[in-house]
Amino acid sequence: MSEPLDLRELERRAVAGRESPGYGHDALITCDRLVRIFTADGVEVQALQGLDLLVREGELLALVGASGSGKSTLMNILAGLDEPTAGAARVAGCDLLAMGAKERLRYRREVVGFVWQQTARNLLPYLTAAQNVALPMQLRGRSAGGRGRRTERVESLLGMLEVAECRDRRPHQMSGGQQQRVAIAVALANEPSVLLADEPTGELDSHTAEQIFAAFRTANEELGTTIVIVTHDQAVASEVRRTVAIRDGRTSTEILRRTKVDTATGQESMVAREYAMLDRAGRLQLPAEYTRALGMRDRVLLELEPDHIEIRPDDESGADSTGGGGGPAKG
Ligand SMILES: Nc1ncnc2c1ncn2[C@@H]1O[C@H](COP(=O)(O)OP(=O)(O)OP(=O)(O)O)[C@@H](O)[C@H]1O
Repeated sequence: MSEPLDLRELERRAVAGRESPGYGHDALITCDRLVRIFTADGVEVQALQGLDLLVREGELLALVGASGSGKSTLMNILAGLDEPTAGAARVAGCDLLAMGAKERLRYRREVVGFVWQQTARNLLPYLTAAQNVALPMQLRGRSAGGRGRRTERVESLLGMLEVAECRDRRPHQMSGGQQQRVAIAVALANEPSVLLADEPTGELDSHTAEQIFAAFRTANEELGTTIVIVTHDQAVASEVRRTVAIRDGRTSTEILRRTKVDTATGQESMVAREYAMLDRAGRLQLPAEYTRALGMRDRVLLELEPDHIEIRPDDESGADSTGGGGGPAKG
């Protein structure tokens, strides 16, 4: 059994924290207080309001949120199609706020791949599946290898995504599900560090959506590609280990799923836990149903305990307590 922590130990940890490397130093995707303001007809819309997000290499992550919460805005920024108004965003070492036109083009060709909801947006209608997959490699030029290497990669991607039979078909000769699988192959053609997908199953029935999701999982497991999928589909969101919810332009909650093995029977089961997000300034949004249940408003009392922080209602509310309120720590 470990000894209870004393305050000296907590102090030591606080100092170590100050000296630790910067936010997101080991993440593949870092969004740090990202802000995007749109101005239309003189009206400002804050689509992203200081969003923080870290994604590690090899993760398969679902992004969920109500309509208008800022999901597509974030995806467009990560795809290099739009620029944030403020904050910082880095993907695979590329600073998305500092890229020139040439770097941005290279970023979109080589660092990220994307799959959009509209199947028609993903593929060129007059090219076959194989030609569509080969195109990003041709545009990349010599660094993508010679013709033999390209053909080999086209075959291997179409095979991995189980659409080898579509290689010589044009998009209109394929089902919606086949088109999206080919679209995933196109997005993976240049071996991107990150694959972004914005509602990729939005136009498909639930059975086909499941198959497309399985295709993303295959890409994640076999190629190790980091994947971020925006989805409205609860079934898809519950299939991934990490689901991040966006609310009002910020990450609000996160669900992590872990495999638990029953020590007695050896049986595996998935355990899901929901977390609240703590932003970099230490701000925490408490669920309204929790604060309502305890009548918490305006201010609360905080107490630092060795392994948790207590949040209690202001027990002096009603009395004049201008000098009181919750201090961050005792001692
Ligand atoms: N180009 C734009 N000009 C003005 N406002 C915009 C623009 N793009 C997005 N917005 C606004 O920004 C907010 C976030 O939009 P966004 O499309 O990112 O949300 P979303 O979560 O992707 O929604 P949905 O699930 O409906 O696609 C919304 O209020 C939207 O109206």
